[in-house]
Amino acid sequence: MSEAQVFDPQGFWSWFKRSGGWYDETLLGLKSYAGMGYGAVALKDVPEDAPLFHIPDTLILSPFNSDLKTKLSGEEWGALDRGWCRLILTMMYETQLGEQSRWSGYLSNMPTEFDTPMLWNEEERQALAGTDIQDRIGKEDADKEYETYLLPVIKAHPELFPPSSAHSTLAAFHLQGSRVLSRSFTVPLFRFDPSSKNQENDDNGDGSDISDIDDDEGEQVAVMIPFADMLNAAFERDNAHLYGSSRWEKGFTMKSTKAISKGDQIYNTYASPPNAELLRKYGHVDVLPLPTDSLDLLTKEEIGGWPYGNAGDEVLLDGKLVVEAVAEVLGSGPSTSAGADDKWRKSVEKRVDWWLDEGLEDSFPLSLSPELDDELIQFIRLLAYDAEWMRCKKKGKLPTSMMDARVAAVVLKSVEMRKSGYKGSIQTTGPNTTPTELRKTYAAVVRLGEKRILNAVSRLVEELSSNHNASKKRKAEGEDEGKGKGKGQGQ
Ligand SMILES: C[S@@+](CC[C@H](N)C(=O)[O-])C[C@H]1O[C@@H](n2cnc3c(N)ncnc32)[C@H](O)[C@@H]1O
Repeated sequence: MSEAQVFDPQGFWSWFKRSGGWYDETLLGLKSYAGMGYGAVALKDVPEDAPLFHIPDTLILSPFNSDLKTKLSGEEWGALDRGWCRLILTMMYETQLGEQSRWSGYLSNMPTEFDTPMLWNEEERQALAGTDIQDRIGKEDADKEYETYLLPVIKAHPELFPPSSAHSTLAAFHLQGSRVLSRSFTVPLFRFDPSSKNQENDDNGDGSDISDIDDDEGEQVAVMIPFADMLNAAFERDNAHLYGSSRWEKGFTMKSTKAISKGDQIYNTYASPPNAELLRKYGHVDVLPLPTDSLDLLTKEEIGGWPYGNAGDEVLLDGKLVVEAVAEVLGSGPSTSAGADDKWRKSVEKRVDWWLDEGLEDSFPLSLSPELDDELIQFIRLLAYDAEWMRCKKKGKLPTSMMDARVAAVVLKSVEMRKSGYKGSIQTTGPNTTPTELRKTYAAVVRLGEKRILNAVSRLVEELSSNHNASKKRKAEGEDEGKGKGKGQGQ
């Protein structure tokens, strides 16, 4: 993490307490961790299920709590009801208020620089070519959102957003957007807007006053929860969790989910995403010792003396790429006559529509696993076998998930096509050989994790396909023998 640290723990604590927040100062403190920014530390042994801190709803920074909406017309406020527009504009407004803002002690302690790819320059982004992040950075869409929805309101209200202010520029929009991306929590809307429904979900029904904020049904909304966003996360290291409470003072309580030893870091969970997603949202990657079962699936060359990474890594194979791989394997694609290709593509379109109508995804996760995603095999069979497609249409059933030579060829082709998008080979782009710059190293870690998976999947598919061939051969031989015996008995 190379976030500019403006964090002042004492200032933050006193603002938090003054504003109605509570924390157990005997149990936790905040300290700087190398490469992570600030994080929470256990000051003594913490038992499981101990309340660590509590944030009342009134302290949550959201469009519902700020009075910005009372200063805009209903029409203006309505036009901002998309994505994070309202939340970001609220953060700009509250930052502009400075000391006058109820959240001044929070906003002044937030990072001002991020390593999320949204803020990388073109050359830095080139290092992500071919990875899962490449098409998901969304910088152009974000720029457009600012210009189309925020800028007209900003320009119409110089009394709220002075033209000379640095807090309502495009750069400020990206800064607040990066804060939302890496620090917001998604909570049920009804907590702030009772008209939106679902009060009974606020009560667990089991007599407790705590519910899991992720469990609630109904519309969800992104908000900033001070202090809760001071916890770092790492793959499967979480030992605390944020719960919504309702019966006593309405708000959110961070509690330990297991015993934590004195001196250990207190981690929340970011849901253990793969490194590509971690980098896109949070601007860092997990570099932890890989478990033996992951390492067992890699060759010595792929490990390259660097047995680290993110055990939750994955590569998403896009359905469109799989279609092109099927076309190549069947010889049905653009290399055939235009007429034949058109006919084939129309049929494929119908098959993909049917798949999506069944509520299935057309993107397939590959991971370091001894098994291949069944849905990928079923999708390939749907495209590559007319008989499977006929059966699907007639019986409304999904194709089988049986590996065979054709399916294997399509997976191998998809992997090959996917790999061709990266710049550089696995040996030359491994983090052990890359320069010291942080962003380049992050990109190299993402590429390495993805390439390891793609290589392991190729080996797995070759093995599954040869097992399938061997069992087919054994079956055929068995049948031949059986036939021979049958004849003998009949004679
Ligand atoms: C919710 S904030 C946590 C508090 C933050 N460390 C701070 O100083 O304000 C999330 C940010 O913390 C950093 N972070 C969290 N976990 C990390 C980890 N395991 N390794 C490196 N940085 C991490 C990332 O910059 C991420 O965007």
